[in-house]
Amino acid sequence: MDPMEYVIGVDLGTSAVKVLLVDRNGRVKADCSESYPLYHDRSGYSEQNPEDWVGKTLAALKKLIQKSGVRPDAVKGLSFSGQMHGLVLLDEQARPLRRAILWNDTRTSEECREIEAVIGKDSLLAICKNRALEGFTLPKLLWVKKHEPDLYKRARVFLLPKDYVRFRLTGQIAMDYSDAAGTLLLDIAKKVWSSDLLEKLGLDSHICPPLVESEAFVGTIRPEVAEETGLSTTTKVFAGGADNACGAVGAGVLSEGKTMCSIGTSGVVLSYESTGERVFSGEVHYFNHAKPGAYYLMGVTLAAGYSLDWFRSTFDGDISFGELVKQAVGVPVGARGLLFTPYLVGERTPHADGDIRGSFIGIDASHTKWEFARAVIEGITFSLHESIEILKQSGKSVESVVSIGGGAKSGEWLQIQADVFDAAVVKLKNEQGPGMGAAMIAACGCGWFDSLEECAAAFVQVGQVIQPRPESVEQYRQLFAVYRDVYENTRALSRQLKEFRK
Ligand SMILES: Nc1ncnc2c1ncn2[C@@H]1O[C@H](COP(=O)(O)OP(=O)(O)O)[C@@H](O)[C@H]1O
Ligand SMILES: O=C(CO)[C@@H](O)[C@H](O)COP(=O)(O)O
Repeated sequence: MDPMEYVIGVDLGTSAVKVLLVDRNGRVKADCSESYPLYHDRSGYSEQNPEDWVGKTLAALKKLIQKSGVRPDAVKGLSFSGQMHGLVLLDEQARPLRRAILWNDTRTSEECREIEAVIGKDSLLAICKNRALEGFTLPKLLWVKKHEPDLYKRARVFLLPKDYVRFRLTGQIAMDYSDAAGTLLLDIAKKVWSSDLLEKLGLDSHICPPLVESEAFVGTIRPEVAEETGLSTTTKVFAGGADNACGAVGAGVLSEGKTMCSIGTSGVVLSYESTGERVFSGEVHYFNHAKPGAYYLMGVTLAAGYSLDWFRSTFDGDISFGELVKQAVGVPVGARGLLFTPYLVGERTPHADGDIRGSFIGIDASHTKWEFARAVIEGITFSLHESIEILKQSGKSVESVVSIGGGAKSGEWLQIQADVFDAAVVKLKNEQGPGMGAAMIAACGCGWFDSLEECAAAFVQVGQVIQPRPESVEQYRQLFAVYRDVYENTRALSRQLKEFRK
């Protein structure tokens, strides 16, 4: 075995692109991150410029190669993890026709109702295993078709965010099943684009890209890209997967009974599922895994880390996240009677509602900034717990949860997760999130391992296990019951305020 060989995992996140250089033993030799802006031109809108992704990915790769000092031809493979669902529309020359419309953009409620009316909720569930939700790609396609018809007529193909960046690196157009699952156009069990859906919704099938497995070899690095980044034209590029599928790979969620909680911009609770044949009524997402033939169930809190980010930048831009969490846990469990619901941009699980907005309930004259901060952290965690409860009701056992993402950086928040979930929370040694999953896909693509499980056995190591504290578990059990009531009690109020948000 040559220890001087590497793979690169590229994680195209919502706030930034993160690139990781990983050796054959799963050790991170170097990493780099570059951020890009998010555009919220109107309430509910969330867009990014695909050229920003490309420019920043190339810049991050260049820094990675320079910083690590590795020989370019020692980088044997590269693969991707990407924010899901974002619509990238390309014209005949494969140029983006507009900014990408992202997963957390909720402008498409009308299109969701239209999909349900034309296809029927039950047929949609039978084919796609998921409900029509604002964040998914299909409603975004229909929105562009309706509101920007001239532009839509010029559309040749649609891609998801990381697929576009991969295309720019290799010149090859492709989409993997794990990301295609989040478009609401894929027949999840059969792994083909649904001709039935395309036809009934008046969409041309040519708009859908070719489908591949996550480990599929897609191409090599184009000479211009090699020149700009310092990468080699011999580096093999593998398709990669949706960020949550890659997060699951990187967390070793590759067999029944394994659960992951990821707190990034969004928050996700994900549980492995071995079959694509189960019947659910769409309370949780049901997607193809990056592991061939496997699936996962997932609940999504739209504004998880984003809620804390919003709180920090609005009320105390100078404090670090770590310090903010430390100060917040100086306040007792329950933030002295203050509750927060994290519906800053609408919600997905368990309330598929683009109009709901967040609230602080129980503000008292004695509350300080830190009670508010604690309430925000607890509210995000309660929201994730709602997904855990649904997974349990579906028959999953959730005795331990591997926690990843920015939220897992703080030991205090990990303890809150353990107490709210009433489960052991596992923190990985050297946790790298979805970027490590992408690197593992590249490692398997290169033939270093026969399977992702074999790769996980070598790469994924438990760092710490945080046990729930019985007294806090009981306090949170009571508070969670109150939290759950807030949605129904604020739904109509949120609707009435909608016109003032414009
Ligand atoms: N040290 C920390 N302690 C607690 N939370 C943190 C910390 N650092 C980041 N976060 C949270 O994680 C979020 C970013 O997570 P990350 O996984 O980097 O996001 P994404 O992949 O969506 O770009 C931040 O918005 C913040 O809420
Ligand atoms: O919409 C979803 C999952 O369905 C999100 O999880 C996105 O995939 C973006 O993730 P982050 O940038 O928060 O990691």
